[in-house]
Amino acid sequence: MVKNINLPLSQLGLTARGGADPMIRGVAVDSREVGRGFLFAALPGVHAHGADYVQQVLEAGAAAVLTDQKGAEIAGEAVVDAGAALVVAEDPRQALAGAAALWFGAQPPVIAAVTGTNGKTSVATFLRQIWTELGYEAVNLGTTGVEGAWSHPLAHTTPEPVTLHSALAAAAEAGVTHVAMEASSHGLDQRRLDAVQLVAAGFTNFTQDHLDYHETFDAYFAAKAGLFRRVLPEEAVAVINMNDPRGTEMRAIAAARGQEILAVGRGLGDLSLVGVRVDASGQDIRFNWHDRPFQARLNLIGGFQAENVLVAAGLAIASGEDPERVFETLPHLGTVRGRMELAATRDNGATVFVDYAHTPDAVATAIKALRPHVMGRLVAIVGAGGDRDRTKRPLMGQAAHEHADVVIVTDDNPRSEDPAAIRAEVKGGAPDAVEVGDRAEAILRGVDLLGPGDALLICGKGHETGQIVGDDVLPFDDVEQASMAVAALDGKLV
Ligand SMILES: CC(=O)N[C@H]1[C@@H](OP(=O)(O)OP(=O)(O)OC[C@H]2O[C@@H](n3ccc(=O)[nH]c3=O)[C@H](O)[C@@H]2O)O[C@H](CO)[C@@H](O)[C@@H]1O[C@H](C)C(=O)N[C@@H](C)C(=O)N[C@H](CCC(=O)O)C(=O)O
Ligand SMILES: Nc1ncnc2c1ncn2[C@@H]1O[C@H](COP(=O)(O)OP(=O)(O)OP(=O)(O)O)[C@@H](O)[C@H]1O
Ligand SMILES: N[C@H](CCC[C@H](N)C(=O)O)C(=O)O
Ligand SMILES: [Mg+2]
Repeated sequence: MVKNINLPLSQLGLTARGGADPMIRGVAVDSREVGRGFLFAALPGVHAHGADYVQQVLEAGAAAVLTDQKGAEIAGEAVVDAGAALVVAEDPRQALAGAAALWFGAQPPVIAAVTGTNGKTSVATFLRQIWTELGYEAVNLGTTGVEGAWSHPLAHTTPEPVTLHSALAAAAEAGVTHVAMEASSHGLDQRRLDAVQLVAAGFTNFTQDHLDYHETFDAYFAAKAGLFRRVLPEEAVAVINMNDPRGTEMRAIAAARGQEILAVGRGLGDLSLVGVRVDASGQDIRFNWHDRPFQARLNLIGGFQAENVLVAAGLAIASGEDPERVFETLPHLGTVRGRMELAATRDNGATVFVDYAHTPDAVATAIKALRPHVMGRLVAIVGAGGDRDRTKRPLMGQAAHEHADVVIVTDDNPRSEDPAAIRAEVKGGAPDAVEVGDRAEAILRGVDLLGPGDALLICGKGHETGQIVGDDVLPFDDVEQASMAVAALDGKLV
């Protein structure tokens, strides 16, 4: 990533062996993006070590290489022989995070981050909407890219530091003052957001996902806890959902750092949800801010969205906003794309919802959340992604089997795996499920089953617009497919 102003290596917080201090013209983590005068961060990876690509970056004219001890063993000599500066750090990812922040310079003044297995995109989007309603230039940054007052696509929920700080600096330049960002467990584990200056951080919940990467629940929790243990400053505020069984532990971690705690929960905490009345288009909620009662209309489907809204409201308060003004914005919050989104309605009144449930807890939560809105049968379509946590697959099937009336198992981004094998694993938890590999046909079959008062919940892909098969991304949009299926079956043209 090139920038107009060049800086000496030392001003990026890095000290080279032998004291060399070259001018840096750009920073990159991928050898293919390195140009003349660049700092290349040669990081240890799952498949390779960045140091394996050092010859390439030296040929491209790299001025400095940041790496770990192993990288120095692989390529240190070549770097020094080529006259480039060699920086060896115990934790090169942390060093890179700091260097990227210094390189890009500006960050919007108010940034809050949210972690948790589920609900990060929802909370970040609600927080951005609250800030926007209060008159700020705000964005959310995560799975759905950067959205709001400034927009930009992203490939990762929490991008690596060069991409992240480039986006934060560009947003600041465009006048953005408030950022609500997602902190994924991969991002936290790999120190991707360590140099972001946070005023507040939130925790939604902790259930199973990503065990392919973290291997154990403890390691997965420790990665998430890093947001409070390491990234969030001591003088900042931690907003914790105390209804989650791990909320108490997360609060203790934040309290041990001296962070102010804002507890959120059903019937407990500083911001406490005390009553919910559900109807066809949303819900009315009653809640207490300390001892003062409030009421708000939420045009959102799903009890879990009420919890997410309160975490978002807590983060807005934690960022310095007046609680009453924050609560006044809640009726204006809109559905998060692909999260309990009403995609289509059949002529007989049956509804089709699209939701991004891709963990066992999310599948159960989403189906249970829809139940009070449905008079008849609830049909669920479920599938699991390839090249991701395999152990969650039968549990996702089981969650659908336990909570829905009819289950259809289909494909969801098989990636490099055999789709039939993934479906068989999901069916392991849902033995009565109908199996329809082709996702468009599964949606058509699901819609066809709907009688008056029934509903279909299409889980797993939410806002996604492609089906990843091998290395190809085939255009696919659940919302679009749902309305096409309804139109076809109800005899309308699309
Ligand atoms: C598991 C994981 O996080 N992997 C990330 C990691 O890749 P890796 O360690 O496997 O990299 P590698 O291929 O072994 O290469 C090692 C190093 O050599 C470099 N390299 C590699 C090839 C080359 O020609 N030249 C070169 O310099 C790479 O940039 C890398 O730094 O470092 C790469 C570069 O930063 C990332 O692109 C890659 O993310 C992959 C694509 C990924 O899919 N990550 C997902 C799982 C992820 O991060 N997801 C989270 C959570 C999603 C959620 O729940 O919301 C997210 O935040 O998106
Ligand atoms: N508070 C919650 N509790 C339980 N399940 C939730 C909660 N919030 C959202 N979900 C479920 O998780 C799905 C994904 O929600 P969202 O995109 O907000 O989560 P995320 O944490 O950003 O996911 P990702 O890890 O992919 O970034 C939703 O579609 C819903 O099914
Ligand atoms: N951020 C999540 C998204 C999963 C979405 C689902 N459609 C899938 O592909 O498994 C992940 O990378 O695990
Ligand atoms: Mg997300």
